[in-house]
Amino acid sequence: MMKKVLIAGAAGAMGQKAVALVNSLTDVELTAVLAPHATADQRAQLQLGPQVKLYQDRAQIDPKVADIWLDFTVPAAVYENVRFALDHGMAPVVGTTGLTDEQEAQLVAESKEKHLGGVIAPNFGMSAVLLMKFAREAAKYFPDVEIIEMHHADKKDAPSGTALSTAKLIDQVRPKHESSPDEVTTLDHVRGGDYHGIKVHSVRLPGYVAHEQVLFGGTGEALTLRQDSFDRQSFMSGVKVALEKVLDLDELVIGLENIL
Ligand SMILES: NC(=O)C1=CN([C@@H]2O[C@H](COP(=O)(O)OP(=O)(O)OC[C@H]3O[C@@H](n4cnc5c(N)ncnc54)[C@H](OP(=O)(O)O)[C@@H]3O)[C@@H](O)[C@H]2O)C=CC1
Ligand SMILES: O=C(O)C1=N[C@H](C(=O)O)C[C@H](O)C1
Repeated sequence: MMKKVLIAGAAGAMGQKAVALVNSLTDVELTAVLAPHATADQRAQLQLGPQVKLYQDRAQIDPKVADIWLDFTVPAAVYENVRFALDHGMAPVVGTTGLTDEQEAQLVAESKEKHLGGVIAPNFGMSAVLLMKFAREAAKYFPDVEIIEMHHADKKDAPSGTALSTAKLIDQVRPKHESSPDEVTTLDHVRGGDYHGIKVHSVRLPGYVAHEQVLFGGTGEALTLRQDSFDRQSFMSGVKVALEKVLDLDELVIGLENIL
């Protein structure tokens, strides 16, 4: 069966890669895009064939236009987008970051009610999926840990969804741990953000794409895990897997590793 896909955020950096991916697949057809500021004369530039419906406003979308809603938008839009998809029978594949735990839980509950599959993945890249897995394993033995994520200067959210997921995975397993109670800082926020005692540092610089380091320290030793996405193409194999599998799922699954 030919799967019909709508891409939300099709004019963005990830959306453009996703359009190229879907255009290259034989069992998936790009039938629509949601791109708030794209105009008809940008169709060629956005690689949209004549059959692709271009929506600027979610409310105008014909729910029958697609089976799958692929979302690479912005944190402020993603929750309502995914609810719209679920409410209208489209299976969401979500790369957009910024959903809260409560929002994710609500979306999972709604997907179960509707027996509709979906995938939410903070990172579709294999190096990041493996880094998170290895970090969770290492944290059992190294409770002292800090995370540094480095991204391009246009990134809208901080910390990255990947860094937050990494912190949550570490927090699930790391032994009880006391941080230095009498630390003095002389510069605001110099110790970074804090997720249940795990420090998270966000770097934003031109030239970078998406990178993460997890630093573990022990007595007289250290372990550093690092992954680098040098090109957004690194996310596309994971997106392809999600597009292949999502219509066989009957609830929203969080994390690419759970469908591999
Ligand atoms: N899971 C993963 O593997 C990855 C996830 N990401 C995440 O994907 C998201 C997008 O990243 P990126 O492509 O770099 O960001 P961009 O800013 O390049 O693109 C976001 C796009 O979303 C559009 N947009 C804004 N509001 C809406 C809305 N209400 N409905 C539909 N579209 C909207 C914007 O349109 P306009 O500019 O016209 O307003 C823009 O084209 C981020 O959350 C990022 O963290 C990124 C890389 C990998
Ligand atoms: O905005 C990005 O670029 C990325 N966002 C995701 C995140 O927030 O973790 C995934 C990857 O890091 C790239």
